[in-house]
Amino acid sequence: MTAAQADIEELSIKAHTLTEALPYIKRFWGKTVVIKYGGNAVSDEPKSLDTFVEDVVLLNFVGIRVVVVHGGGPQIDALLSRLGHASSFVRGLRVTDAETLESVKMVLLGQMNPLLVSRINLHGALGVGVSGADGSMVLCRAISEEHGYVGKVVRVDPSLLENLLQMGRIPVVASIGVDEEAQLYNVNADLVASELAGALKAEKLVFLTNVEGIRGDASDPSTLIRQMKADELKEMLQDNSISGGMIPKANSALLAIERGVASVHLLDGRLPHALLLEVFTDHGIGTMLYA
Ligand SMILES: Nc1ncnc2c1ncn2[C@@H]1O[C@H](COP(=O)(O)OP(=O)(O)O)[C@@H](O)[C@H]1O
Ligand SMILES: CC(=O)N[C@@H](CCC(=O)OP(=O)(O)O)C(=O)O
Repeated sequence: MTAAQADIEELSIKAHTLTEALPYIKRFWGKTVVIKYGGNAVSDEPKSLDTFVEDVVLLNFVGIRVVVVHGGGPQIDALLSRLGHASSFVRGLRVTDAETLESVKMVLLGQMNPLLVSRINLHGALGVGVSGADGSMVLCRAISEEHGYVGKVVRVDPSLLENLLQMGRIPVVASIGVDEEAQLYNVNADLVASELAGALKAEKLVFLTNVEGIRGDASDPSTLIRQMKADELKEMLQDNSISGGMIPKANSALLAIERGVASVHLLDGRLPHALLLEVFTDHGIGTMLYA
């Protein structure tokens, strides 16, 4: 084989791989995909953030309207422990007093949000960081007395996101909400993602976390469920097969399905190009939930 023939062979494999994405690009072109990037999806491997960002930018470049909602739970834990401030969770939600709320704002608005926006913008000025308080997008009230400043979503106004998407931008949303008296709230990022996915009439909602999907047995990775109906997940919640941080995630996934999102995906965001593998293949790599 000549050098030129070897080049052609190598390039044709690349071209073939690219064209394999074509049916998916056609199917999702102009549609909205909401991606929830959990604090646990940020692995110690620095390349993992970069490959996530590449996937997000690629989806945008091929004409998919992408919204990123991020969390930062482990990063909030780290700041609170540095400050010597104990933190506890009730039903998967952080009990948030005034001091904890300060740390939540510092991490979500001061650390996670600019980190993601600046990485996205290495590929062009696409990323725009906002929180649920911007444009009064996520209107809240206190969820319960024992949770303190934890927001329950009362209403979402997606018009700010619609405008940014219309401009071809990638909105990056921090999960802070606001009430009518200008009080800010700590809102679970899974919940913000599903409320926004519903309001934007998204085609897909993708949760990137640190587990490969929903397991039949929470402690056994070999029990990954590849596809499931919303009713099956409701049963799992009732029989306590879902615990910890997976409770708000499962409830948020069900909420998105109720609001008309066609499919919700849960997968391990630390794997290289997890997002593309899920969106651009039929079988995906995690759990797909549908009505
Ligand atoms: N049935 C289940 N299947 C998978 N994970 C589960 C299940 N029940 C509980 N979990 C736990 O939920 C965790 C994911 O929630 P969480 O850590 O809050 O993620 P994130 O920070 O991405 O929102 C997993 O790491 C796992 O330990
Ligand atoms: C009320 C509540 O629990 N809020 C979360 C907000 C961040 C979040 O949801 O982060 P992950 O997606 O990384 O878990 C918290 O304080 O940890």
